[in-house]
Amino acid sequence: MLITLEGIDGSGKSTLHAALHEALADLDPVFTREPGATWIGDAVRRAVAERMDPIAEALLFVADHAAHIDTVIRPALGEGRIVISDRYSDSRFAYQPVVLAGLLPDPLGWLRQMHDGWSIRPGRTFLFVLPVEEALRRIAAKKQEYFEEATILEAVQKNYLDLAAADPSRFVLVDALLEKEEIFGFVADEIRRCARSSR
Ligand SMILES: Nc1ncnc2c1ncn2[C@@H]1O[C@H](COP(=O)(O)OP(=O)(O)OP(=O)(O)O)[C@@H](O)[C@H]1O
Ligand SMILES: Cc1cn([C@H]2C[C@H](O)[C@@H](COP(=O)(O)O)O2)c(=O)[nH]c1=O
Repeated sequence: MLITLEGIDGSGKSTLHAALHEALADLDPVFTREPGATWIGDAVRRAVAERMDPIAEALLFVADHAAHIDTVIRPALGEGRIVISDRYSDSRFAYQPVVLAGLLPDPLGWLRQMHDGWSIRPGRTFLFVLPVEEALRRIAAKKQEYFEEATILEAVQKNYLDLAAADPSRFVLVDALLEKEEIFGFVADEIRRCARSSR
């Protein structure tokens, strides 16, 4: 089963991802992320740092996704493992339409079409929802990507909420203002429930 963690920068995904290592150790999940699980992830980070052309940037994110599926996700799912990915295709569907706006007639349609036929749909997606000003406050000391700016993150979060509204059986909304321990317990319990029902 494929579980994904999504949300704007600073919403707490990586903190939860790290905590789940211990909380779900008995299930022996494969922990992975996008970008970062393949060497293409380094090229993606360079493209973002240099603010490369948004179409080139989007294509690199998709290339990283294809390699991630090929080298990590499909083999692990084939072995019956639970895979927990910090960011996945919904990051593309939430972020890239914001930077591609005005460059293409239908950025989301273009992105979706690029994933059709080969990408693997997650079984459950936890969407961390947090007021943008709080997310920016949390990451103020380590601002990294140009996405980490209020106007962009507001638009990204709206895109995420639209994706979740269109696919309510997959998305689980997480109130990222809650205490870390409460979030860890809730998500770990939910993943255990999914794992039991997929057996
Ligand atoms: N529930 C929480 N309450 C308060 N602070 C939190 C909570 N969860 C995470 N944080 C803190 O917020 C900061 C950002 O968290 P984290 O790096 O996990 O976010 P992220 O969603 O992975 O961000 P990015 O997408 O930019 O990597 C960290 O300093 C973390 O300790
Ligand atoms: C997978 C993916 C990511 N992004 C953006 C979102 C973040 O600002 C960075 C990733 O870095 P982090 O380690 O999660 O902070 O890239 C994106 O725009 N599109 C994507 O598909």
